[in-house]
Amino acid sequence: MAAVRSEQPAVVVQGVDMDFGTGAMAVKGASFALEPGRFLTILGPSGSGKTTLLRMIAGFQAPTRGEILIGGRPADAVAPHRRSIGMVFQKLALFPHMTVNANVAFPLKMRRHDPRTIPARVARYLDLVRLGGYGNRRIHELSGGQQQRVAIARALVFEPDLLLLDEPLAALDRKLREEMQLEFRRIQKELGVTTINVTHDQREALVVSDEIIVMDHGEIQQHTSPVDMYRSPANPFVASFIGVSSFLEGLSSPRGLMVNGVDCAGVAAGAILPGMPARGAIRAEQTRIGAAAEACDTVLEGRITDTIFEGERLMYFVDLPALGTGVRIYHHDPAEHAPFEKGATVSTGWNARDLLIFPAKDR
Ligand SMILES: Nc1ncnc2c1ncn2[C@@H]1O[C@H](COP(=O)(O)OP(=O)(O)OP(=O)(O)O)[C@@H](O)[C@H]1O
Repeated sequence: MAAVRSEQPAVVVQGVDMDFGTGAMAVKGASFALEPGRFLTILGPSGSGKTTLLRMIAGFQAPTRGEILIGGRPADAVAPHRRSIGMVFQKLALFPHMTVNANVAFPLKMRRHDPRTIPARVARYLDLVRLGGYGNRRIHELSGGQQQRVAIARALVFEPDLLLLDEPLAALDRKLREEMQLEFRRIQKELGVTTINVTHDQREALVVSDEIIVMDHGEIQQHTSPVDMYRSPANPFVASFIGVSSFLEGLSSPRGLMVNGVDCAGVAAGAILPGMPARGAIRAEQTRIGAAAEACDTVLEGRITDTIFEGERLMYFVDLPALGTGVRIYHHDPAEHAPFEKGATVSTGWNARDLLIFPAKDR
């Protein structure tokens, strides 16, 4: 019996809808399975249904339709306080006037662990989140990042089968958030706990996850690895949400995409026949400018309409009169190259493999 259970996915979501009766469904036909030990991030814009899906997995809300299994059992079959699920949310709900030790010990006391084993277990988990020695501090005596780590220790200390994270890093400043993303990854790998994380931060999703689900308007758009999500977006929505892409509208052609009478080199990214209305997506970092553009499969004359200095890179907005539209281009290493001035005429280009062509009906 135990052997059979260990081969089951940790989480199964099957045909799940959530209809709050407001007109648009919050979640529509969601289906996926997650294997034990994996780190999944659910990524999407505000209102896309991420939190609703996570709340159903936590068993806080029953789906209108469909089924959710945790370790092979329906999510709501187990009473909430008996579920083996650790959670960290943006609002931490730590007990502010209690010590760090007392906060982390709380779930163990609730679960009636032997009191003699609790201090050692608490100390082990504080070490794991690099807060060894902080046990006697009170929560309000800690920085935001330290409080976040107490919340992680408290969510993990009872060794749950599943860890659910709902934007736990959203309130932190950028530097601390990026540090904590790496911490999350380290701790999750060390413990091997199956984790589902919700965020609208695409960088976080790429950095921490084994797999990513992108949602829009309550529907799963794509479920794959970070590298595959970046390289092979399923539709223009995913291409625009992960990274910065420019879009070209036209008709598909044997070479790629006919835009305003110009045949642009590209590759089909969906089921598409020549002559069909199509939309090309090209990433800012794969579009070339100046001398680097000259050797590309498609080279066009462009005019710089705006430049934004972003520190480690420049973003150029370049108008392409031949296509009747413009593209955005990242230029890295700006200290190495003389930047192009606004109004300058520049060669602009890309290689065929970098212009992804989707049927125009895809969002
Ligand atoms: N209790 C509720 N009653 C009615 N509608 C709700 C309820 N909870 C969520 N919704 C609606 O369901 C949709 C999805 O909301 P949800 O909170 O899941 O989105 P989200 O992707 O987590 O967004 P955010 O990133 O802003 O938190 C939204 O349109 C929201 O207004």
